[in-house]
Amino acid sequence: MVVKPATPARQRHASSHRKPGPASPSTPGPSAPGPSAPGLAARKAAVRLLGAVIDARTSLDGLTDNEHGHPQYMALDMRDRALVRAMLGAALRHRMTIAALLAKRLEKPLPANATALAHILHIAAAQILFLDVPDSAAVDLAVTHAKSDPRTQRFAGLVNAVLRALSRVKETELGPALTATDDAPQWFAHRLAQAYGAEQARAILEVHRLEAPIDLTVKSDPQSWAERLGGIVLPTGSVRLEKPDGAITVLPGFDEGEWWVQDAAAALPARLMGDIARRRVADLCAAPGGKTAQLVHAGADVTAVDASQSRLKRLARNLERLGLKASVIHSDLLEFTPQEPFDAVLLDAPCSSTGTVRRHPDVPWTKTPEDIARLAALQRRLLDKAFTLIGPGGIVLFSNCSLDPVEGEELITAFLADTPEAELEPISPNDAPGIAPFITAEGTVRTTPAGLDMGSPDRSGLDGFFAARLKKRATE
Ligand SMILES: C[S@@+](CC[C@H](N)C(=O)[O-])C[C@H]1O[C@@H](n2cnc3c(N)ncnc32)[C@H](O)[C@@H]1O
Repeated sequence: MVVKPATPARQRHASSHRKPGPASPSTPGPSAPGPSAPGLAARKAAVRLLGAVIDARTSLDGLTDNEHGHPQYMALDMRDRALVRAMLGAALRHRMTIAALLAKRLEKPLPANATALAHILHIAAAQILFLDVPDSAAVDLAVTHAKSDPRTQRFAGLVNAVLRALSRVKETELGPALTATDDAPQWFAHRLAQAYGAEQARAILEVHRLEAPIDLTVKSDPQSWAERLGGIVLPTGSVRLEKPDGAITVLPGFDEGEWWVQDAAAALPARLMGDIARRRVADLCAAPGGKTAQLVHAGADVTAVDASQSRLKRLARNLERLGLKASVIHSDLLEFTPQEPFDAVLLDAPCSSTGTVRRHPDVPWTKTPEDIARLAALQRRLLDKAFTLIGPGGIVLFSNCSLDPVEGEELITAFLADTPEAELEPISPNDAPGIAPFITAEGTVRTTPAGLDMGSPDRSGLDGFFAARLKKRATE
C-alpha cells in the first residue's frame, strides 16, 4: 500500500537541520545537540502529549487546542505546534508498525514501566519513518531528550543505537511491516472485524493511516466553488479540497460565509430530513453547528440546543460568519422543556467518534469498549427524550459518527422494539444526492472511511457515520 506522508511535516524544519555526530552504534556522538537545542522543545512536547494520550487516555483535541491546550504545547510557536501535531499524527496512525520495527532492534522488550523511554523512541521513529525530518536530527534530539530526563538518562546510548539502526533499515523493512500490521489496538481491530467482517475491517484500518481531506458544505453552486478553490465536487454535493495550502480561513468565500468545513458524511444527516422550509426544527446536540447551519440554510426555523457553553460560543461565531440565524439554547437535552412540539428534530448524539479516526488518530487509544457501552446508554436516553419533543407525524433524525453498531444499528433496533409509537421511515436513494451506496437493507444510512472511492486514496473516503429516520405514528 501507499503511505501518504503526514502533512504538514513534509516541510523541512530548519530547527532540525544539524549535522549528525559521528555514528557510533551505542554512544551518542559528541555533537549531539545541547539542552536548549532548536527543535528540542517541540520533541519534548510531542513526547509529553503522546504520554498523555497513551497512558492517561487524554483526548488530543484538548491537548492541542490553540486557546486552552497543554502548557508545553502552548509555549511553542505556530510552526512548532504544526510539527508536534505532525509527529503525534504519525506516531498514533502508525503506532503498531512503529512498535514492531522498534521491537526488532531491541534485544529484549522494554520494561512495562519504561513509558517515558518508549514515548521518546516512538516520537523519533515517527519522524524517521514518516516525516520529512532529517534522520540525524530526529536521532540527536531524541538522545538529548533522553539525557535530560532522569528516568531515561541511562538509556541514552540505547536510544541512539536503536534509532540509528532503524534509520538504516527503514527502506527495506517499512513496507513489509505496514502490510503485516494492523495499526490499531486489538480491541478496536477486533470490534471492527466483528461488525464489518475481516476484509472490510482491514480496509477501514488501512484508510485510518491516511489523513482526511478537507470537505466543505457550500451554500450554493458547488461546481464553481470547486473550481475557485481547486477541489472536486463529491457525488453527495460536498466540495473536497485538494491539498489546501495554509489556513482555510484565508480562502475565498470564508469571510463572506459562503461555505463551512464539514466532512462529506457529517453533511448527510441534515439532508435526510425532507422539506423543512418554514418548519419548526430543533438541532438537539448542535455545537459547533455544522448541521444547524445546514438546517437554517434549508429554510427551517431552527432551535439549536447544546449542553456545552464553550461549544455554543463556537456555534454562535460560526452562524454569524455564515449570516445564518437560529435560536440558541444552552441546556442539557434531558432537561430541555420547550413549550410546543417541533415538526422535526435532529439528534446528532455524543458518541465514541470511532468514525473520525482519520482526523483524530488518538480515538482508538483513548476510548474503550466500556466508553462505547456508556455512550450508547446515554444516546438511548437522549433519543427517548428527543422523541417526546415531536408531535404525531413528526420526525427524529438520529445520527452519530461512531462505527460501532452498539451506538447505531443495535440501538435503533432496541428503541423501535421498546417504542410502539415509533416507526423507522426508510431512507431512499431519492432523499439526497449520492446517498444510495450508503443505504442499508433496513433503510438506515451507514458510511465507513473505506467508502466513497474517488479514484485515488487521498481523494477518497469519508467519516464513519450512522443515521436513522424515525417517525412518530399519527394518532387516529
Ligand atoms: C457530535 S457533537 C455535535 C456536532 C454537531 N451536531 C455539528 O454538526 O456540528 C455532540 C454534541 O453533543 C453535546 N452534548 C453532549 N451531551 C449533551 C446533553 N446531555 N445535552 C445536550 N447536548 C449534549 C456536546 O456538547 C456536543 O457539542
